[in-house]
Amino acid sequence: MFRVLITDPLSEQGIEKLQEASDVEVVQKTNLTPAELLTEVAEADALIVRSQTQVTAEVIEAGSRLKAIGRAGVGVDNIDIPAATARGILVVNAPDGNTISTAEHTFAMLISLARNIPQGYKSTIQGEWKRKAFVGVELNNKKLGIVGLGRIGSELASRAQAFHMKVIAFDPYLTEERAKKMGVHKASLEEVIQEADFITVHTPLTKETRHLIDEAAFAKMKEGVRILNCARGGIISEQALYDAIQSGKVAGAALDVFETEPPGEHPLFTLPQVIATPHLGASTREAQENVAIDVSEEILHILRDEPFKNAVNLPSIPAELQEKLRPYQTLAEKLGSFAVQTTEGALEEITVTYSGELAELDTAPLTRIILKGAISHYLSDVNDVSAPHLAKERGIRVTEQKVSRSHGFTHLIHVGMKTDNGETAVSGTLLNGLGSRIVKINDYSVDVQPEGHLLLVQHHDRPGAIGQVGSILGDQGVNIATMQVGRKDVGGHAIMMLHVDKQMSEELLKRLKDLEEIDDVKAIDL
Ligand SMILES: NC(=O)c1ccc[n+]([C@@H]2O[C@H](COP(=O)([O-])OP(=O)(O)OC[C@H]3O[C@@H](n4cnc5c(N)ncnc54)[C@H](O)[C@@H]3O)[C@@H](O)[C@H]2O)c1
Ligand SMILES: O=C(O)CC[C@@H](O)C(=O)O
Repeated sequence: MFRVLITDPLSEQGIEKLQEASDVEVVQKTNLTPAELLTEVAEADALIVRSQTQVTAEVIEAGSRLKAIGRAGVGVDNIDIPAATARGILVVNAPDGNTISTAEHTFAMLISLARNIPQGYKSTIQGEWKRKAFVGVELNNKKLGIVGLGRIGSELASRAQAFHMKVIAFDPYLTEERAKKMGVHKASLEEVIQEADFITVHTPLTKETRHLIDEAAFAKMKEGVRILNCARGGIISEQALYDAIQSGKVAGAALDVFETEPPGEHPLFTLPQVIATPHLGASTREAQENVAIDVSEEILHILRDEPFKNAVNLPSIPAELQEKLRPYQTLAEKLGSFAVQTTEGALEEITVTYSGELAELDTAPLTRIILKGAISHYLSDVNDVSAPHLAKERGIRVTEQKVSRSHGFTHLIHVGMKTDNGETAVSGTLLNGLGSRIVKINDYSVDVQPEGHLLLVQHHDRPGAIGQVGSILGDQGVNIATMQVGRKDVGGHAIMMLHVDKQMSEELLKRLKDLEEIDDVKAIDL
């Protein structure tokens, strides 16, 4: 039974999805104190939040059973992603469900800002009739500058075009072709800042976007520019915005988000040019249902080890690619594990080469599994989320290569490992109907099923060497299930690859290593 803890208000439809699952126990506890959250999370297999719960490194540490954290919404700035990644916890969000609602909210703010609707409403219901005080501007023919043309920015662009606005946008990932298709002028940040009549930001809040719109940016803007932020507080400097409104440079601002939420009695609210909503972008019945259902389904998939799509700390893998890579996953993990067990010393570099049919695919997910196979040998609780992070943290260089030639196999995965004490390599393939096979160890061709207890012996190709190994194993009651021998030259270096029926003791390995004809012995458990 999986325990799913929900700590922020979530739409009933999402909760029902979880409650309908026979393998899930749903615990919904909102408004927890930080101490209560630490206690509750310790028992949970998954945690679902919106934006209120702060999922700090401490919370993640306390969640010793946590497999996944789900965010019912887009922004994950309330979740310590590096801490989750380091612990191998998947973080998933629901990026599509509230796009339309947030774009519509931004558009509502745009019209309200242009026509002073909130100010006019407030004055009118107070009994005033100030028609001259609230003269606005048309949107028609005005330039809308969008910073961040992603999901919400794009939806906003098409709505603005319907109102005959000219849309210019800055987004470092925007191609000329996509901009053209959308009828948007691809601009630099500088151009947006200098030319737009309305500027709206739709980026995530990151190191790069924090105070992207600052005092220097305001100084370059058109007189009477209007500013919107329905993305994240902090993308626009609130102090700089306050000063720019005070100086008359900015005619008005519409804000749904704030540097600190709730903002309390903010100085910006003393300015009549500022209109505000309490982070309402995604607050529609439709958006909340969508994100709650999406995140609940994702959490169920993760808990059940089924394919999922919206992981924030793992690149998403298209379903079609997942299907193509699935058969190779076991082979990949076994190769990583096998290779690392043949090494000695500190791991410095892992090179994975895919050839044949595999060279045509995006094999990054398989490389993560190979890393998991390798790193699990040293550390517990490694998965394909944490493996690349743990490798990097330990200074292990990881390189992926593709070659078309696959030495007579339809495909081949070659894993090379370099340590401070030498190099080793192993290649494997999937044999039609027969499963995974290791087909090469260093320069020796073999045909080994990567399973169970294996013994890799490097020896001199001399009469009696194989017999000596066999008799020592026999003496110790170790049964040999299969054995293969490979050599390059008669009388030169050779290897023996044995499947044995039980794990070998250190003492037994030492006895084998002490034999004159033996160079090295490695016990490998897969
Ligand atoms: N107010 C709300 O209730 C609400 C609701 C949903 C989303 N949001 C927020 O809206 C923002 C946008 O959401 P989205 O779903 O459109 O995200 P998205 O990922 O689809 O789009 C973000 C875009 O910003 C661009 N970008 C990143 N760094 C940039 C930079 N330095 N300069 C310019 N562009 C940059 C990206 O390339 C991307 O195209 C996020 O901050 C999200 O958290 C707010
Ligand atoms: O949960 C909310 O209502 C806020 C959602 C929004 O900010 C998001 O990033 O998806």
